[in-house]
Amino acid sequence: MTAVGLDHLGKVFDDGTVAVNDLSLDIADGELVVLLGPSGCGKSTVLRLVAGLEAPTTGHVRFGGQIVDRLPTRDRNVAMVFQHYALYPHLTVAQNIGFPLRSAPGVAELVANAAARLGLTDVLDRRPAQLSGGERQLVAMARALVRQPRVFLLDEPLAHLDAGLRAELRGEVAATARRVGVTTLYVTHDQAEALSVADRVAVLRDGVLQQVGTPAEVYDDPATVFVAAFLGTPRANLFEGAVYPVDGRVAVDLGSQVLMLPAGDARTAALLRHERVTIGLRPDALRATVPAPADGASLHGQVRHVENHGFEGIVHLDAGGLPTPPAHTMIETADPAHLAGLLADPPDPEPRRGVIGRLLPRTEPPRRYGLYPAYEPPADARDIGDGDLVLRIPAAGGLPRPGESLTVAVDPARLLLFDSTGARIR
Ligand SMILES: Nc1ncnc2c1ncn2[C@@H]1O[C@H](COP(=O)(O)OP(=O)(O)OP(=O)(O)O)[C@@H](O)[C@H]1O
Repeated sequence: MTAVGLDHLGKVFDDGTVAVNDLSLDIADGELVVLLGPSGCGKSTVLRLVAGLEAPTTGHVRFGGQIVDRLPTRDRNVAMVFQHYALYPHLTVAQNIGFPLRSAPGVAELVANAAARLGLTDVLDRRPAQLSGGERQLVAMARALVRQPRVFLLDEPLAHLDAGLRAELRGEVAATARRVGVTTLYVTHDQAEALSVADRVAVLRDGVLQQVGTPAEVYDDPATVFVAAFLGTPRANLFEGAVYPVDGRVAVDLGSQVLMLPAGDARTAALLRHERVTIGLRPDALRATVPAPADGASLHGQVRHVENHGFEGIVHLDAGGLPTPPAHTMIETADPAHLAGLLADPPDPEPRRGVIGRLLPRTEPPRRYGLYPAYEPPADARDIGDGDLVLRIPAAGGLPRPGESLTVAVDPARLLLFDSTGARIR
């Protein structure tokens, strides 16, 4: 078994595509790390670099402290399982699992062990056509593990299965990798799958590592607005806001209502260096409450609609918030010159003009704050996102009805604030 190190790893393809950008990550011996990110963020390329199927443009891959950049794939002793595994249709399950071992001594026992680990003992004599999709995927895993690889690489192993089976198998896949104790890199674009199987999750975007941490760390303590937005269902509520001091406390102004942070909030000084922030509130950081909490950390709104999930309702509230445009979460660093250029000559004039305008640092004299919107909401804000405040309410206490007014207590400790570059303000 082997710890895997990625040192400033970079991959630029011949056509100039930067697939992986200065990625450093240490995966401990026996650890299961999930690479998570949207399509095209470079997850598969990282796996191929670890497997030796691609050569890095910059940086190194280490196995157990040794640089393996020049080691061919066959000598790395890695096992890979892809979404589209290919089993031999004319061979039995046992023969498929034992195939990589050819006629090595003790094949039968190794096959029996691998099959037992994955619960395939009863189907060893069947052919692939006689198996369910999930069982076929487990056979592909057993075949990969039978050689006792140093490193196990899984690329969207469950992506082709239906949702129910996927949820069932992800537990099994993670349990197997742990039982075998093999260092595993697991690629997925499904955040729920990532949170449920990983020891640690590494969130990638455009080839750049955004954050790496335990599922609880990346969910509760996101480093960037991208990580906050990418993890969690329902998605985190993201709003535009302005910040200013009121009697030594910080007011976070959503344009139509104000959230007051508690006196002595550790973020006060850092927040007052910013004018505009993105506010992130996870649906589970909100609680419908009567009456309003005395400390002022609450929002009000009118119920727009309720998704009844039986045990709980997902409640959409019109709280007058200004949704963060998707473009905001896509701009890594607001470069004033670049933005000013775009503003002068926008590729698609509306709604980009409004979005870009609000990202530009302001140079004119101080504007009025208070219950005025601290910035001009673009006329088409509703078209960019619906701006609803979404929260979960347990069904046991009765669900509200559309049109009802609701007061929502905000847990200030779970109020996530991001600057205009998308970085977290702590
Ligand atoms: N051989 C190649 N030549 C040029 N560009 C490539 C090549 N392989 C991948 N890319 C590009 O590199 C980027 C990262 O691709 P990669 O397949 O690693 O992403 P991914 O996160 O695994 O995406 P998906 O989830 O869609 O598979 C993409 O922009 C892709 O188009």
